[in-house]
Amino acid sequence: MDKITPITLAATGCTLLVTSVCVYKLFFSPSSSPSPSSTPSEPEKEDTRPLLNIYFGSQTGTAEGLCRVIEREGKERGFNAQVIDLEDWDEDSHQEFIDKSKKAVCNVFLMATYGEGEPTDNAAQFIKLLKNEGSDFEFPHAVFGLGNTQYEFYNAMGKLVDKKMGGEKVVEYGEGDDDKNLEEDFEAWKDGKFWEGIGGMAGEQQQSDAKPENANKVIWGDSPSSATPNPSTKFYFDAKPAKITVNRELLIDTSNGANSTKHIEVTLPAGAKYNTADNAGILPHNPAAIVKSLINHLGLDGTATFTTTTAIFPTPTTVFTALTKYTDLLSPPRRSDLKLLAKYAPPGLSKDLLLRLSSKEGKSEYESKVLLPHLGLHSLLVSKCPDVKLTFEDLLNVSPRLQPRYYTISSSSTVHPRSFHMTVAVTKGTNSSTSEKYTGLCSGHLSVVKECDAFIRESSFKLPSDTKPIIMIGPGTGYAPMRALLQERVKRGAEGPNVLFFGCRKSNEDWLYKDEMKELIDSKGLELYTAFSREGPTKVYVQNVMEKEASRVKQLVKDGAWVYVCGATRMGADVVKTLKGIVGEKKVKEMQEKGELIQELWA
Ligand SMILES: Cc1cc2nc3c(=O)[nH]c(=O)nc-3n(C[C@H](O)[C@H](O)[C@H](O)COP(=O)(O)O)c2cc1C
Repeated sequence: MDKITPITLAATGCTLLVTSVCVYKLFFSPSSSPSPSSTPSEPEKEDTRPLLNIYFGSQTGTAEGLCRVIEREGKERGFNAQVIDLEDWDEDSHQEFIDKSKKAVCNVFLMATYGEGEPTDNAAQFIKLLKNEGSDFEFPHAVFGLGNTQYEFYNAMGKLVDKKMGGEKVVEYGEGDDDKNLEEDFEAWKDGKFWEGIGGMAGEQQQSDAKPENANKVIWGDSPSSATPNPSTKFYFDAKPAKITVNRELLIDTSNGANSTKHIEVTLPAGAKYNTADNAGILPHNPAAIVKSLINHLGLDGTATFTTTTAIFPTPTTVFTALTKYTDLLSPPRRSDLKLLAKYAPPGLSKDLLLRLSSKEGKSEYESKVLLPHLGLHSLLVSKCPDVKLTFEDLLNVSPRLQPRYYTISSSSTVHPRSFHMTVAVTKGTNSSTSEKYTGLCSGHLSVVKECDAFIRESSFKLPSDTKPIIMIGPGTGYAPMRALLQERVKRGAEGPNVLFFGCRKSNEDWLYKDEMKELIDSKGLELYTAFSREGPTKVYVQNVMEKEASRVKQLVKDGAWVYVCGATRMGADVVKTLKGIVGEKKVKEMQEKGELIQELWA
């Protein structure tokens, strides 16, 4: 292994402290897959296999999960494959990462795009360095971008890394579209271009049916963990219990089949602060019945306490807590996860099914049996493949981590310094494939609990000076940040006009915060334009009303208005198109560049 020895460290003198931290992170961080056989007192054997570094920029774990697939297959093909979190690549560790990357036969970058064409949180430092120090990045590489065509800046980060990176392009750039089938795009790139491009650099692929060595070990007992928190699951360590003090229905009438939208007020966890319209990250919990049934099925002791060798979540904790808070038991596993699970199945029907579902030929069966019925790991293990035998340690190593859900805070921190508000649409529906009723994991959890695990994340919402107008386009729960901005503007006594385009189905059905809006119109001069899509003979949306009010919008933009858009990506695209039609494409581009057009959209 290309290790920095203690002698090298001593020689670096004054940078010892910083260097040793970086060395720890580079070689012993959970994501860098240290050799499981090594112990600190034993000198490590030199790893002679060709080094394959696999870096990820990931927000919700997809890129990280796909890196693990390359890692597993890379090891089978004789590479020293190591997954590395880009969070670790910062100014202090830059030179070490450059050196490490130069030693590899290939450096693979799996880059997701977030915000409006921005990097994921864990890749922000790396992207900054790449933009500033482009010339340092001279090493063999391959880039795959993860994005969604519903966003204006499709795969901006994948494209940027591919463009800026110097050195040999071992494999042509590839990208995946989450609006269609990202895993399929990835597999086509991996099995085609990628392994074709670098496969020859190692020996023949050793297809093995053996269970992989668990990278993360479970240590039973309640001794405190000494491992550094894993950067890619930092949110588990940041989240703190927070009391829910208000939880009330916002919909006026739910008799027409409308679901439920809740106004939720949460006391800020001790020591936490937020800025107006920041994001609240909430950790959902798996329902207790699901957790208990898996514990029974696998014959585990839910009360047993343990620590892990790599700190993927806070420990010591119990088996029950780990399966409730940190393990995704309900999302459909990826095909690559099924292939991995097959290694734990004895020969027979379950193994055959898992191998078939994970194969190229089994694609449509995977769609109909896993994706459409939304078959999670829990149902797969308990009902479909009951003979797959996993120990608790195996389960932790094969299951994806439960991801936080983000809500734009609908309160001003100046008006409510000790609490934050959320506007939560409770997802409910019937599974078209199984006819079973379901409720969204996080929204369902929030709508019933008295306490939640929460943390704060910065958002892109900022206000201009008080004299400037603001135009807010926020239909449905997209009104959340606008409510926060309005509270802040009113508190400040901002004299610039506050103009809101709000939309919903019917004025007497799902007009959120109707009374509050009316009060803002009456006493605080809010200029409100509404679009009720199901009230007239034709459907009317916010962009149609903007078009109707084009001269007002034009004047406001001329007066220096900042524009805010929040809601679904399709609505966002229509609004930006309408805005371009009103003030011109050049002006919209200029506003985007100056940060005067702020969008927070979800697909
Ligand atoms: C809030 C949000 C913003 C996003 N912005 C973009 C974007 O600007 N461009 C893009 O191509 N994809 C965008 N995406 C899609 C993600 O990049 C895509 O779903 C990716 O697979 C996520 O990978 P990850 O799970 O590793 O973070 C966005 C997704 C979300 C939830």
